Amino acid sequence: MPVATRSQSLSTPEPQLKIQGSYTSEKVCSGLSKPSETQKCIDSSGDDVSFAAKKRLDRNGERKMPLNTTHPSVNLFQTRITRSQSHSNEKTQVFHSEGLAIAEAEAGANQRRIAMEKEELDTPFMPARSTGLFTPAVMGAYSWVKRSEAANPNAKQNSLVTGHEIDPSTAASISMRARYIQTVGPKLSSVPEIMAATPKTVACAGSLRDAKAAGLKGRQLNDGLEAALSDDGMQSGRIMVYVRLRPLSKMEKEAGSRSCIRIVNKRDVYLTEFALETDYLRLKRLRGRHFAFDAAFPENTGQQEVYDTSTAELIEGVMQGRNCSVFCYGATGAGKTYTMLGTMQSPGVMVLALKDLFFKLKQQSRGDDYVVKLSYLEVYNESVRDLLSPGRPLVLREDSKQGIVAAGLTQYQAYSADEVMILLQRGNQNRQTEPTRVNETSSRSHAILQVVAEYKVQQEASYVSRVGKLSLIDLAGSERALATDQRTLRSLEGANINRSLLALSSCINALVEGKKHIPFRNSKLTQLLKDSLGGACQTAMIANISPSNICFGETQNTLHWADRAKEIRTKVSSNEDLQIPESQEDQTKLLLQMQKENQQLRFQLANLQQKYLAVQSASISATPNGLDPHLNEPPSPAQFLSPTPSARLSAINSSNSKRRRRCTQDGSANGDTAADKMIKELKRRIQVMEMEAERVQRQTAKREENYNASIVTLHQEHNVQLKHKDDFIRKLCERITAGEQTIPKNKYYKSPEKYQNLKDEAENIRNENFSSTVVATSKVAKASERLKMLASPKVPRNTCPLPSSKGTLVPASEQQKRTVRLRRTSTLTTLPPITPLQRFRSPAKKEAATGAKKRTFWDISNTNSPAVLGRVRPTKSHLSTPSMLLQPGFARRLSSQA
Ligand SMILES: Nc1ncnc2c1ncn2[C@@H]1O[C@H](COP(=O)(O)OP(=O)(O)OP(=O)(O)O)[C@@H](O)[C@H]1O
Repeated sequence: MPVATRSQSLSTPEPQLKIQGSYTSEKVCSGLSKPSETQKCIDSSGDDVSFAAKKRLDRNGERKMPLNTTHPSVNLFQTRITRSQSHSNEKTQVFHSEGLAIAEAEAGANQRRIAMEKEELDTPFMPARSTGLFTPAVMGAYSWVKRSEAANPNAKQNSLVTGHEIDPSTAASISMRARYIQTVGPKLSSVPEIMAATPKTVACAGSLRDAKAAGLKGRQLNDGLEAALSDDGMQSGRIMVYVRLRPLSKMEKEAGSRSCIRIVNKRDVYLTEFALETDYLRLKRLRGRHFAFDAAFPENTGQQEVYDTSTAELIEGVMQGRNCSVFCYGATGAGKTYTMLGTMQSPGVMVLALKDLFFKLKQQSRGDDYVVKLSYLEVYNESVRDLLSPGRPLVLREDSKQGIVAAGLTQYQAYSADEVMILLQRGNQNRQTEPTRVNETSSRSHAILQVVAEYKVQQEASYVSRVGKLSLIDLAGSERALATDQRTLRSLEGANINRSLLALSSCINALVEGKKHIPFRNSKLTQLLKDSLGGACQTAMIANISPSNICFGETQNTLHWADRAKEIRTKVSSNEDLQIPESQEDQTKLLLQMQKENQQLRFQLANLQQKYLAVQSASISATPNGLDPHLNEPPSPAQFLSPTPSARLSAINSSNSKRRRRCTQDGSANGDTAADKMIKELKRRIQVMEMEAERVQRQTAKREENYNASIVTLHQEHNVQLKHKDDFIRKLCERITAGEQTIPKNKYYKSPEKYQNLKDEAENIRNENFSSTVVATSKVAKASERLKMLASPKVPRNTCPLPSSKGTLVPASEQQKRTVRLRRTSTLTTLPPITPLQRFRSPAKKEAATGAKKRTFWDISNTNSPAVLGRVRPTKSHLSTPSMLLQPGFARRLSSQA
């Protein structure tokens, strides 16, 4: 039996093994031989580990590697780790000491690489492509370059696409970076901890994403080119997005904050979150992101440079008659107002833009033939205010021509930049600014300066009038409640600001995702920005960020939304040019022509409206509404445009018959079920209508009852009044008769006053009675009239309503019978056969008809009053010698006798 003679201790990570048997230690250690089947391997603790040892020896033996040496891959990793560590340390040191120099060196290297890439693109591209060296991004960029060159051969060196001038070097740089990342990226990603150790490596990690971004960009560029090549008269462009970094403020420096932003190549923004050296947990979870924008301005960039890069191009747009807008976006205290307004020493974008605009207007327009209109408004706590003439909040209205407008906003005309500056200053004094803990002069509102330039430019022989609009927007900054640490009004302002900015971000999201509905109506701000974001407008966005690591969250947020906004597409179009002829005669001709055209268009519009109404009414009358949506389909417009009315009529008829036919066809096609459904629906409708009719009838009956009751009361009142009247007359007659009897005839001549008094009294009574009778009779007449009206429209021709019928319809003959019966039985409620009015008038009419002499009131009263005739016992004198007072013409006779 072989016995273990020696034991071999192996270097870590191998455990100490004792080989039992005749196997030599050298062979085992070198891994060139295997222990025999009979040998055992025992570790230092005495356990049998033969199986594991064998397996390991097998592996080493296959690879012919000595056991006591590290595996080459481990070695490789170890060297890499050491090298990377030393490299990163070195880099970190260099970065901290000579950050600027590195940035410059990088910039130089990049330029060189770009030049190389350009060469490469031009010559050995095809073989490289065939070896699969290039990513799809590179391919995309290359094809884009080529197509752009083909589209615009003259712009090979300078510009490619008309919408956005991106030169070949940019495209080349994208492709170069994509390729570089493709080869380097995988290696870097395998050691993420090392990568995260310095900003440089974070930048590399960001580059991985950049590769994707480059791919995306390639696609976008392709899209851009295609859109530019499509000849629809509109240039499709996207919002240009710029980022501006402000320097660390004194307060931030004192608080010991560090910069978490690095801008490379004036377009790449690297955001890194620094962990505290003692924060071991977070050391490994370092966050970082990379963004690429149209331009990024480091902290030392001047106002003029920001203006030249971002806004100067828009002024050119205004001079082409376009709508342009530029807005600043960012967290509170990030430098938006500084960028937009600036200071007296270094004026901002607004001031520089207006100066530039006036300069260009003077240069390009005909003489001084231009007008600049200016308005300035703010959105404070969701209400719109005029900053140039403060007053009541303004209402936003949507105008088909001008888009969203604030009704009642004052527009000032300015003829020089100085005038504009005065207005701007005035407006800023009215703007809401308050100190917060983050910013001493924090803007609490969104401010919008709108400049409309109307001018004429020469184009060949004639002058062209143009209107360009420029909107300069300074948004209020988003803020955390804790950051401003304000209560009451400040917190309310903050909440409103955040709400409107949230609405803005949801609009950006919807626009980027290409949704149909964009929620512009969610806030006043988004309503006002509707044109800038989604309309025919050339727009630039400047995202302001703070470098402080304290504001990491806000900065990340701003960069995220700015990055999203890059993908928004707008339609850039010129406002319609109007050619104005030179001579006055031609101008008058043009004016007349336009007036005529205008009139014709109005006429056409009126015609079309009329036709539309006709179609609507025809479709409503032809079909039961809502049963079939196809049935409301109007006839074709071509039919309606036919000149003859008969043709138009036939169009309507044919469309109606078509509908009917379709209705029947549908019924047969869908079988009985459709027909049943229709019948059920119709039955249901009929039921509803019957119920409605019943309800109306009940209402009518109730009203009739009420009116009848009121008529009866009126009759009673009237009868009482008549009775009073008769009593008075009777008394008067008695008194007169008594007077006649007591006073001899000749005494009349001696007491004319008494006679006159009596006469006046009689006259008064007459008047009183007359007016009361007239009022009463008119009331009765009105009531009967209303009753008639109430009853008549609901009644079929052969029926008429009966007051006591309680809503049921009775034939006319039956009605007449009932009325007669009622008259006979009831004395109080019976309607008089002749209405009081008729009663008052009828005798006179009868007299007039028979040619008799017209009677006086007294004659009528005596004739008609049953009280006088019935109740008063006629005296002798009354019968034989009628009273002289009652004799017509008595007064006349008296005076003639006198
Ligand atoms: N690029 C810059 N250079 C120098 N100072 C700057 C710069 N940007 C901003 N500042 C300073 O930072 C401070 C805050 O700037 P500003 O008021 O413009 O911030 P804001 O974004 O408008 O804030 P808010 O939204 O609260 O109004 C100001 O004192 C301003 O002078």
